[in-house]
Amino acid sequence: MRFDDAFVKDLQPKFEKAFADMAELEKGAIANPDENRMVGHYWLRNPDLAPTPELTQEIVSTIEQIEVFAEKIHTGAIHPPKAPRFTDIISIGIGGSALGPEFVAQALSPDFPPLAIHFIDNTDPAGIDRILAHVRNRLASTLVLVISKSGGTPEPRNGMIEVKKAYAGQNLNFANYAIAITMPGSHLDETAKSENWLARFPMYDWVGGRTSEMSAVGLVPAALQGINIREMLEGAKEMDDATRIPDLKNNPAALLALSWYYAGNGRGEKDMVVLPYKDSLLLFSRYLQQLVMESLGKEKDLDGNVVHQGIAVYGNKGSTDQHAYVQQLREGVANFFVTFIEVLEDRKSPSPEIEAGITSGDYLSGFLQGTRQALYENHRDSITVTIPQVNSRTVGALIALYDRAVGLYASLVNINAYHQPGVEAGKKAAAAILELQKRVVEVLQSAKTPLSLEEIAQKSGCADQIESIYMIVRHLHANGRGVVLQGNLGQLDTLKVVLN
Ligand SMILES: O=P(O)(O)OC[C@H]1O[C@H](O)[C@H](O)[C@@H](O)[C@@H]1O
Repeated sequence: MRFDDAFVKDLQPKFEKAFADMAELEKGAIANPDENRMVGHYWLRNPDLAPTPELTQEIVSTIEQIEVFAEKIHTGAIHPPKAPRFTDIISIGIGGSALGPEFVAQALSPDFPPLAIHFIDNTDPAGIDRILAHVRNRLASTLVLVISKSGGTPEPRNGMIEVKKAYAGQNLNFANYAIAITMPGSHLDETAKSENWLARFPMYDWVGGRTSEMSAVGLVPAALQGINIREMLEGAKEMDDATRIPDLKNNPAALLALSWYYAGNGRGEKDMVVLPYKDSLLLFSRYLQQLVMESLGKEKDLDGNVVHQGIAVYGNKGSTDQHAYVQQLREGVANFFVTFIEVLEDRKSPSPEIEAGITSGDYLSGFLQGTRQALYENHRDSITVTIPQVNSRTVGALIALYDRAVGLYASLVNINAYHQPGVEAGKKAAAAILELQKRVVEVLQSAKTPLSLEEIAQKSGCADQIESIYMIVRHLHANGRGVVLQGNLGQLDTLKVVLN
């Protein structure tokens, strides 16, 4: 990054404020004012920091419960009714309740884990089928994690209902296989309690979904896969200690935030391309996409001014991406900066030579350096984050590094990083479409003759929603839901709709 000392000096006062904001946040201030919530993900890896002894105790005992539970599952002390051991996990969740567990599974799951994990992170029927098909013959030994902080998100609710039906289809009592991870008192929690599910683990209102990997959300699936959660927490704690220092030049998270500010003029003018040169870190960019974009992508600042902040994040892995879009990075529109994630250790065992004195790991390392240099020569800046190897401790540390960098950057640009008001609009609009669908079906049920889209719109009292109605009937038609479309699909005014 090409910033100079003058730039660093200019930003110093903003950093003084960011460090002070962060200290308040860690002490339990209402750092998420809109939702009137504390922001406590740092306490999860250092429970002594929590603002009350009760919270400290709750965090400590949850981690212990998770370990004891995972141990009992591994030894078979807790086993399915008709099998000696659980063999698989279906983890159902979305957003912050999926991305951390998915990233960590890919990064850290052993080659032969005690339980194999499968994720349902959408309401895509074909996606759900795919997972259910994989485990069909082992459903009687498959645990189901239903993860939802709010306990009311439609996608995991739908996944749970479909998976529950699959269990019923094999005459298995879902409750004997199901575990809920959610806020106490949520709809999901009440369901799990009343149906007497196998276990329930708490998620807290003071942990945001996108920073929940070190809560039960991430720790339960990780522990079940045999991942060392104590080391992950320890790595995060060590990074928290290193990034708590109110000294810009010696604080790696502050240096990241400074670089982001420099690259995008504090207005997100450049996108963050995340390129880990290690297959197991492939999902880090997707994980960071939510962490960074949901935290920083805000219309208004803390004083209510319209600012349209954010930083776009994308990327997969190197050197693979060099054969896809690095051409544009090197020569095309210069609207990005790259973050290279370098891993020093190639593999656990010695590497064979590909050519005299050269291994495939040497190539990977050479490609990272080469690409970095080629970009720099063309005035494309980059950051390099280096870890010695991919393990529980370094993955915990990476997560913590970015948690803190996002928090500090949010202070620099004066926004609330801990709410997501923009997400609601899409959810409300989707709910309205489902209501409209019900009305459209009622209209068609009472119709004597085929109706045009315009007639349906009028009869359902939504004259201005012809396009939505078109999309609804087309979807029902494509899925054998009793709706027949007569006429030309490409010419809306010729279409007649009837129920058969
Ligand atoms: O864990 P849940 O309450 O089901 O939420 C899952 C996700 O959905 C929401 O729409 C939020 O934007 C995310 O921040 C959250 O992680």
